[in-house]
Amino acid sequence: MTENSPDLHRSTSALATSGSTLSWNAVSVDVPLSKKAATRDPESPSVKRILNNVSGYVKPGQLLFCMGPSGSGKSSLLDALADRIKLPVQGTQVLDGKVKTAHGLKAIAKYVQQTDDLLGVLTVRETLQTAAEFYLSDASARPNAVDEVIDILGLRPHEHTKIGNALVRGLSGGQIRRVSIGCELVAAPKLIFLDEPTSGLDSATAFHVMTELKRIAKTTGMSMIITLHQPSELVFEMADTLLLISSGSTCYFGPAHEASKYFHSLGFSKPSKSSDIEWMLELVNQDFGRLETVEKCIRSWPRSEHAANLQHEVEDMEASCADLHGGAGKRMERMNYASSFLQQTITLTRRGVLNTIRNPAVLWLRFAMYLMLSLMIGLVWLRLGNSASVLNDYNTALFYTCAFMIFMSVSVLPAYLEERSVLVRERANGAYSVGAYILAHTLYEIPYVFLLALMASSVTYWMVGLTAGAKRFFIFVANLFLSLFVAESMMVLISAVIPILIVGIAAGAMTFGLFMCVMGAFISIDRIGWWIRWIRYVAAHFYSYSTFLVNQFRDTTWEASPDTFPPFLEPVAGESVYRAQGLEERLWVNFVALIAMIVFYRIVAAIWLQLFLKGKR
Ligand SMILES: Nc1ncnc2c1ncn2[C@@H]1O[C@H](COP(=O)(O)OP(=O)(O)OP(=O)(O)O)[C@@H](O)[C@H]1O
Repeated sequence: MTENSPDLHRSTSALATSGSTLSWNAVSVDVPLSKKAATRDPESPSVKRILNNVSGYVKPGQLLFCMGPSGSGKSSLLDALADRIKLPVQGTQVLDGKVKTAHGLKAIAKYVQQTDDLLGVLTVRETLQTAAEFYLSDASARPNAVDEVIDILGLRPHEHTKIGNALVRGLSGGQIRRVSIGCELVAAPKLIFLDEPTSGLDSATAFHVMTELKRIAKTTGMSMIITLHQPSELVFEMADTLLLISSGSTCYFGPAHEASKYFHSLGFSKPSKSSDIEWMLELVNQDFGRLETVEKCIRSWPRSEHAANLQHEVEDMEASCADLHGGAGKRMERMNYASSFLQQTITLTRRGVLNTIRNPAVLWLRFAMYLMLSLMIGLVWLRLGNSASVLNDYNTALFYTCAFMIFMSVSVLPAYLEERSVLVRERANGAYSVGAYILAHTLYEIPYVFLLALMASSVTYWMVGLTAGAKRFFIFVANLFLSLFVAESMMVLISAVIPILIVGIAAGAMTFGLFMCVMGAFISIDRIGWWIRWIRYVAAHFYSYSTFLVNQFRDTTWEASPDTFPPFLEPVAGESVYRAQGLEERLWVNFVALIAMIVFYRIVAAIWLQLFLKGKR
């Protein structure tokens, strides 16, 4: 390997598996064109065909290279075969003698996407170990599988290095690419789709990674479908089969070593300075090549002997598939995960704790922000005293505490979005259920949100000098904890629905802003119009602020202060503060409402993730 020399040729491989056979016949995909384009030219077609009758197959132990110029449809084909495309896919696909179904495919196949969606604060080993826990039901097989993948991908010197992100220094782009490949290899799939696995790698590393993939395919029988842009000659020699496409149509499918002979037979000749693969890619380049050459390649293909052989093979595979025309694709299927729900929850919780503790953006930055805010509140509203003249100052301190502590929860969004992209990748590969993800997310957030609330409460409570008493302090902490937890839960929902940071922040800020308006501060609830007043019932702020006020003022009497403006000639009962604002003494109702909101936001987030986050493009 490039960076060390492990024993790569162990006789017993933890990745040992049998391979799968996947065949596809006349796969086509159409993209509906915009209504605008159709109105401009009513004669123009209403769809654009991005894949046109593409057929092929991959057998156990084979490397199929899917190649073509940029925009030719390589990724679309990979997505169509891997069930990751939102558009309808025409044609038939047979997997191991049965009609390919989504869950059937997920159970045996993995997909390495072009983007590296990994948690930056985890080390290489932790990342691969986590993947092994999701994918391998046999716990005793996991350490060997992880070690083998680390060696195969030349990651031994970096196994304890963090992946890295904007805030944490870590691996190079090429090393991260290898970890992404390793996350799926560790599952020992029978079939693996790799979308541009060598992008970002230098030529030597690309060669070694491909050599190892080739070796795995040969020794374990794993079938591999790989898209590549412009491989070197050495890498190209590793292909068993080549599928060359241009403008979504097949230009060649067959043994890779016969491809150049085929193009020679069409009357093209290779310039002496070009390698075979450079030459073929140039011939079929629909953007920078000669149009008539590309058209000739596409037109000649269906009439060729290779196309006839391919059709023959594909039809043979379909003939052995009993349910091909029986609508098997519409069968109701249950997704079977390799690990149990409990194992998924434990692994996700442990990973979430690590991510929370190590991620400066999640824990330390937020602790610093809440500490600063608490100190600010404490210093401004410092030790207000017992006079009736400061009742309103206590009120504003509690408004500020409630509104801004909740508001600052938007800062958790970047970390949630990083988790979301990892979730999409892992869910699309059948790693775990949404239920386990949301449950784990709830479990690992409880201690850190509680500590955040406890720290902020301690500083604020004693600096401002809120009404003394252990019970009151406990209620204050519990109320702040639940309020922050509702806000975090809302952020879980926002990050599930809105994957764009700035839009998510805007949505969170706008919602919190609206909730602050109707929470009952500064204006008595009764004076807010009925048509907008109801919003308070869905706003955590309303329940939270009521509890803060009731907790502070119930059963209290405030000293008269005849010399202030306005003067208070008599002692004042604390209850008058929240009663004047139309708020009631219903602490338990407030707590139950906040808990219900936490449950509601998380369940809706789970439903959304289940229905709409399937990793399809
Ligand atoms: N969902 C979609 N809607 C509209 N057009 C699409 C969609 N998906 C793919 N296309 C178009 O289909 C063509 C093929 O895209 P695809 O990403 O498959 O090409 P590619 O060969 O993988 O390109 P590259 O090597 O640059 O990644 C492109 O013209 C692309 O714009």
